[in-house]
Amino acid sequence: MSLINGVSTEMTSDSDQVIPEASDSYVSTPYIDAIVERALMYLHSGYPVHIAGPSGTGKTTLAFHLAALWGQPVTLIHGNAEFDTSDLIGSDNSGFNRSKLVDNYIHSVVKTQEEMRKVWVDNRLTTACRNGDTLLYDEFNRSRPETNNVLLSVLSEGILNLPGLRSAGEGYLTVSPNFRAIFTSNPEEYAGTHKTQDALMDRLITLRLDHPDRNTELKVICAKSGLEEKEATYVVDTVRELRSYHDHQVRPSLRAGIAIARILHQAGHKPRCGDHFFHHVCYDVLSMETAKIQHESCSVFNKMVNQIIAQVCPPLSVKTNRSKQGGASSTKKTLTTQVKKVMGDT
Ligand SMILES: Nc1ncnc2c1ncn2[C@@H]1O[C@H](COP(=O)(O)OP(=O)(O)OP(=O)(O)O)[C@@H](O)[C@H]1O
Repeated sequence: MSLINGVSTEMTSDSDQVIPEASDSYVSTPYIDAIVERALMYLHSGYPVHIAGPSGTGKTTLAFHLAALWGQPVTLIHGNAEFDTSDLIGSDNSGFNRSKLVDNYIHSVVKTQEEMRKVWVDNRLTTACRNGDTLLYDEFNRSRPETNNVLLSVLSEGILNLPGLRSAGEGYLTVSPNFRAIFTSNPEEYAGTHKTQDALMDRLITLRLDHPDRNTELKVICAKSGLEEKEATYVVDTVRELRSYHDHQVRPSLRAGIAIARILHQAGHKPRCGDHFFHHVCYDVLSMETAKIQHESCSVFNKMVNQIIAQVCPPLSVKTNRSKQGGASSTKKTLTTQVKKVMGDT
């Protein structure tokens, strides 16, 4: 048993199949349940589902969860620019059949006949279509469109077109009625991806996944990091605030929030304004292109992170300062000093 994206999976004797099971670490919230309910309805109606969205929004995790709920064995394919059609359907280049006949019926005569034949070996898509598995094609737009063309007839006519070479008379395979497909892709990604043909997109029902709502983000970060909910709230709000600043640029994902919370939990630190370690973890994990821009020998990005932390997180030892010196003004003063101290170090 192993975990893929928070979903337990078990390899079957056919090593190309996995049986996913719903995992305890999978977080369900009303936001996620609503998407799952719709996606399952589309699968029940016989349609392939496509989960599209920016990086780190939980597409793969959701795809595995759906596959687990669907309950059929899963054939997993990761999109790859190097793939050609044979990587999906199979080829006759993978196996050979060698036979040798030695005829020594007349003891003084030996007749030897050797024959070598290529043997067709099915690849994952063919196996999934035949067995009625759930095909989980992760980041399918990393494969070239011409490679994915073979899916067009599978998804609309229920026929997999195979070269006649496969074995006598088997040029076409009728797709099992139990076959279902779940695709994921990141349409915003331009590195290493390909534009998908309209004909394929037209056959898929696309669910667009954006960064989740605050409640979902909080629950996932708590579940994945071990940080208690109150502390995780500060991390979530820091990440979400930064995300809103960079509405049309690179935005920190759910994955970034999990990383910050997990590191803090491991290191025994809390998300506090003025905590040197916390500020630096945020610079490192949330770092983006603007981090390179400097103003007065200080990174503009780091300054922005400091401002957000000062708005969102409580200052270090705020209780002690309050009780010793009393009043909000002294707290504000301490906070400003702490932020300046940290910013001075950057
Ligand atoms: N419902 C959930 N329950 C628990 N963890 C989740 C859930 N949704 C997302 N996560 C976690 O969030 C992180 C990002 O999720 P995931 O890898 O599925 O995103 P993605 O959109 O597929 O990212 P990418 O496009 O970069 O591959 C992972 O650590 C995953 O375990």
